[in-house]
Amino acid sequence: LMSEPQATAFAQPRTTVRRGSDPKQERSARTRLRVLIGAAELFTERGFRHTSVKDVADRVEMTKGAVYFHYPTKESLAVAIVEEHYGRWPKILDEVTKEGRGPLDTAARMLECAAIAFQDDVIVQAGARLQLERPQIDAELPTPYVGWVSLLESLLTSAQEAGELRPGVEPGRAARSLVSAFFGSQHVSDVLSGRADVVERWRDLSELLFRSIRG
Ligand SMILES: CCC[C@@H]1OCC(CO)=C1C(=O)O
Repeated sequence: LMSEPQATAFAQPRTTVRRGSDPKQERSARTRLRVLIGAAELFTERGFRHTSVKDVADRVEMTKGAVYFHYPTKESLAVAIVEEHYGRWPKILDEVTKEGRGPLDTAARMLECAAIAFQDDVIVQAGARLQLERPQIDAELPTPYVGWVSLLESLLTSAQEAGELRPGVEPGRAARSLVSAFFGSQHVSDVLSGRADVVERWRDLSELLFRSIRG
C-alpha cells in the first residue's frame, strides 16, 4: 500500500528499549525514559526556560548527578523529548496500516490517532511546546512539521493513484494544508482547554477537510 519512505519521515528516538538487550542496558533505558517523562511533565507545565535539571531530578526522585549521567544538559533532554515525540508516528502508522484502510482513510485515521496522542501523551505535549520554544533552546531540534507533510503527501499521492481524491486536488498542497490545520486546531485546544477537547475539535475540522478532498 505504501512504500517504506513514509516511516522514515520522522526523526528516530534513541531511547527505545531494545528487546533482548542485557538487563543492565534495559534498566538504563528504563531510567532514561523515566527521566524523559519527568522532564516532559515539567516542560509541558512550565516551559523550557523555567525548568532546571534540578527540578527534573526532584520530579523523578533522582539525584542531579544521576540525571546528568543520562542527559548532560537541559538541551539534551529537550532534543531527546522532541525526537521521542516524532518517533511515535511511525509506530502509529504501522498499527493503522495493519487495519487495511485505503490511503485516504489511513491518512485521516493517522491524524485522529495524533490528536489522541496530543490529548494523552505528555511526551507529545512536551515535544509540541519545545518546538514552539525553539528560539530559546540552544540545540539542534528536528525541523517541525516536515515529517508530517512528507507522510501525508505520500498517503495522498497513493490516494490519488487509487482514485480516492477529487480531481484537481494536489497531494503536496493538500498535505501542507492538513498539517497547518491540525497544528492550529491542537494549539487552539491547548490554549483554551489544555487540550481537553483536542480530539473533538480535530474530528470537526477533519470532517470538513477530508470531505473537501475526497473523490
Ligand atoms: C500534524 C501537524 C504538525 C504537528 O503538530 C504539532 C507539532 C509540533 O511542532 C507538529 C510537528 O512538528 O509535526
